[in-house]
Amino acid sequence: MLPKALTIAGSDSGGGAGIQADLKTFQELNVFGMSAITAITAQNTIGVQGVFPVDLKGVEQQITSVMDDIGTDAVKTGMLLNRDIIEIVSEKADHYRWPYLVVDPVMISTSGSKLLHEEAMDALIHKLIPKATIITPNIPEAKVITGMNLSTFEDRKSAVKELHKLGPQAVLLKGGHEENSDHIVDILFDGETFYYFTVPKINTIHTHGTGCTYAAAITANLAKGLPLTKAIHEAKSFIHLAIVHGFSLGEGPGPTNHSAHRFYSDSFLELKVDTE
Ligand SMILES: Nc1ncnc2c1ncn2[C@@H]1O[C@H](COP(=O)(O)OP(=O)(O)O)[C@@H](O)[C@H]1O
Ligand SMILES: Cc1ncc(COP(=O)(O)O)c(N)n1
Repeated sequence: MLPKALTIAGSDSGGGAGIQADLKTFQELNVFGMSAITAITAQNTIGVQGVFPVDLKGVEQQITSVMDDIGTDAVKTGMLLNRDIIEIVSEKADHYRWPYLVVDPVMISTSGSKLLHEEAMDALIHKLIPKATIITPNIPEAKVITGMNLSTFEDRKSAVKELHKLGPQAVLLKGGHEENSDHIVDILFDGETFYYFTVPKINTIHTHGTGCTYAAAITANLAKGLPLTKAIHEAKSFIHLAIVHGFSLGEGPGPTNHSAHRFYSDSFLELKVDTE
């Protein structure tokens, strides 16, 4: 039977991020994708022109409808917008005991728009993050959650440990916002071991939706039953190829290419996984 995954996130009309990126990724990875939309964004490569929240009952009912009939092997969260939505998702996580919960703590779009209200931060940190199999913050998100300065590699490792203390089983700190290096390192910590996923930095502006796509690929791989480090390793290969072959669409940063992985063998990307 086809593995199933549910994404709870915002809709991106431009098709590069959010629900659209998640469903495209699930489909590419042979996982049956389902969705609960938290907000409709009017968005393109230039920016977010409007955010239209779905009412709470609507968010809740989408999750219930999917779960009570179809069920899922894994869940991913993206843009959750406000405290009430986070609380509902947290209650549903308790109720349905999802086997895997990937929390991408989306806060601000690449174009600078707020996708999470400030008043929701406390619920994100104390009600949702502790229930996650893995959280996937980028550097700015990790700074906001920990209040730490993340200039050096050692700072980042300390922040990852602090994030792990909040209760998730694992933390993946993405390095895409690293500015002073020709390499990008994503740091994974599972409470015992650090793993480093290092790639050469791709010189491109077309990175709209990278975080969503990466977390969706991890979710799809977990739904298939891959162990966590393998799920991330394969997702990293998927996102890397998607960025290398990103699209120049519209006037701003274009989306990644979800189909790029089809044209390479799995061994295309040699990833260094150092443990300590
Ligand atoms: N220019 C780039 N070259 C190579 N990998 C990148 C680049 N930008 C982002 N990535 C990778 O894409 C994924 C998403 O990272 P990041 O940009 O940090 O997250 P977000 O999209 O949430 O801001 C990470 O695996 C990161 O390492
Ligand atoms: C609906 C939605 N969800 C998430 C993002 C973040 O993606 P990015 O950081 O690439 O702008 C987004 N722009 N829109």
